[in-house]
Amino acid sequence: MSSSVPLLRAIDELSANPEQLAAVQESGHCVVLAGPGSGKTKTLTTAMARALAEDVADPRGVACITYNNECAIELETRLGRLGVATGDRAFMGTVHGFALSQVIAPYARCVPVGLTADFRVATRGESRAAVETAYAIAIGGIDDPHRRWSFASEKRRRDVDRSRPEWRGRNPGLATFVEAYESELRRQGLIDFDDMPLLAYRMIKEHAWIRDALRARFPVLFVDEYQDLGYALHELVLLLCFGGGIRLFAVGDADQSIYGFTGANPELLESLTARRDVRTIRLRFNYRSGGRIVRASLGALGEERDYREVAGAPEGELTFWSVPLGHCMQAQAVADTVIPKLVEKGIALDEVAVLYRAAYLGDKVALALKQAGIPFVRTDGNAIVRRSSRLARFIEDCARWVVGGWRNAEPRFGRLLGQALTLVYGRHASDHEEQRLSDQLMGFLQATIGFSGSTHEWLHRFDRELIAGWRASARNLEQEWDVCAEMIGNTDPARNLDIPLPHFAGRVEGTGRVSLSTLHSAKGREFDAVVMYGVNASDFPSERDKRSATSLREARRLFYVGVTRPRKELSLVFQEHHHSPWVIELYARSQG
Ligand SMILES: Nc1ncnc2c1ncn2[C@@H]1O[C@H](COP(=O)(O)OP(=O)(O)OP(=O)(O)O)[C@@H](O)[C@H]1O
Repeated sequence: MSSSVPLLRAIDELSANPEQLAAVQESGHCVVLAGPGSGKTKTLTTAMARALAEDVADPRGVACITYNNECAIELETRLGRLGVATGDRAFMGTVHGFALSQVIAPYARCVPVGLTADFRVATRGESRAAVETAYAIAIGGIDDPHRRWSFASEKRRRDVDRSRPEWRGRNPGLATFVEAYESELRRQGLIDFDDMPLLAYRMIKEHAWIRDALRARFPVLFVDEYQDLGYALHELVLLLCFGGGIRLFAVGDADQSIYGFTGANPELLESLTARRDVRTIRLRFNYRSGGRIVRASLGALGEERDYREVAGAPEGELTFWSVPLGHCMQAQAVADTVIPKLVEKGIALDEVAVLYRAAYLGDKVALALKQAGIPFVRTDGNAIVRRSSRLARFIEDCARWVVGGWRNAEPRFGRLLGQALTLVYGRHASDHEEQRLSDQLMGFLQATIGFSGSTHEWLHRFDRELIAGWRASARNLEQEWDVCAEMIGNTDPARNLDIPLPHFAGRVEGTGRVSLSTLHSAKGREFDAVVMYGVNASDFPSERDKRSATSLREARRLFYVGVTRPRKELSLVFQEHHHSPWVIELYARSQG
């Protein structure tokens, strides 16, 4: 086995930082704990590429679990730069994807877990109906079943191992409700999203041979963003790594834990560091941001940490924009003043991100930018392209190919075909299937080169000419074909949402696109300039955040995640005399 030139270069780059290098070379269980911009992801991808090149012999491979598909796609891109293509030797995906494709799909028919051979994933409507049926059977009464279900599903996510006394000992009524719900789903040959890691856990726990099979395939397990992954992943890690002989390499930052509402708990990450069989490595340098931004971020967090910028890094700029009125006027100021000022300073549009708390605020910024003629790409829940959807990203890539035409042929057709094969057939397709898919895809792309209609019309054709057939022949369990219909809805000309295809494809001559993102979706990303919009007293924290100490703490961490995204410029936009109290702390800390 030999290391590729890009990998050797990456290891060389890390060698000036002894902690990063030690992590990459570690051969036992290793947890890297570090703040924003400290190179956690860079260390993880380098360690993964090194393991594949030097420790793990072909055909064995490594698995990497991360929070969502968006993070998985980002990791794939970074690994691609290190010469590692994902495929049979490297699984990269969410804990749900891992559970479904690596445990349930291959082994469920060999063990009694109550799944039919043709089980499928329930739609939202089917899940809701099952909740109502289960409520009538297990609880009864006139309360709202869905309200009670929110408590039951929290218990379901938390008490992963049902053989422990807590399952029946704590809230037995909720346990019965969960069991009735699951039986109702199984009766219809269905599983839901939360079932995936739970079933995988049960299968691995009850059948040691499945654990052995996984170890044979993936002797090393990488976990990114550990603090956001919740109890099911943690229990799987305990079982596979500390009970099943798989080596663990995990990275995370408890200060960036922002998914408490899905069951994440930053203490799970910390509990790993207390183990004697785990080497904990802490990184201290922030390679991303200048000293002023690093200090400001500690004010944003409201706690002391010994993080430092690297020697010689430029200080970075902080600017505060106070606007007379609320969100709409603040959005206008972002479009008319803040972004043009950044451009004057020489920052490219595609290096600017506008961050906000919720997608409806993104609508206001999007409208203001549209009116100002500033191109943008959204990565929030109201975006045309759902960034966490592989299908949506594939469609966007096809649009880029079509708009670029033969001359650009970018992305390469081979890459598009690889994406399509994964979407339709999962990992394995026969030669005949590959040939047929290749013909269909090339036929469609060729036929729409130079397409003069709008994005909406092109998406309609995509849906009709490709998706309809693929939906019928697909073997991939994680199907998301409805995403294309969703994109058609998101470009509805009747609601003035349609845009020219080159805009959708990100091919607008001479300009990049500003990124519009919720704070949650901005996690793990970095930009030269970040504009935080709507930093008002009523938004940071909101009334809802103030309901409990835990939610207040999480809101503050969310603010911290936003403040730690820029390399050079952080701009905060808020209403005059109504700024968030955290802005004062941030400013005060940035000065000293
Ligand atoms: N040793 C290093 N030398 C130079 N640059 C580095 C080094 N380590 C990391 N970087 C750079 O620092 C930036 C942040 O790295 P990375 O995204 O891996 O950090 P992170 O810890 O995952 O951040 P976050 O938690 O904020 O998402 C990247 O641009 C990366 O290339």
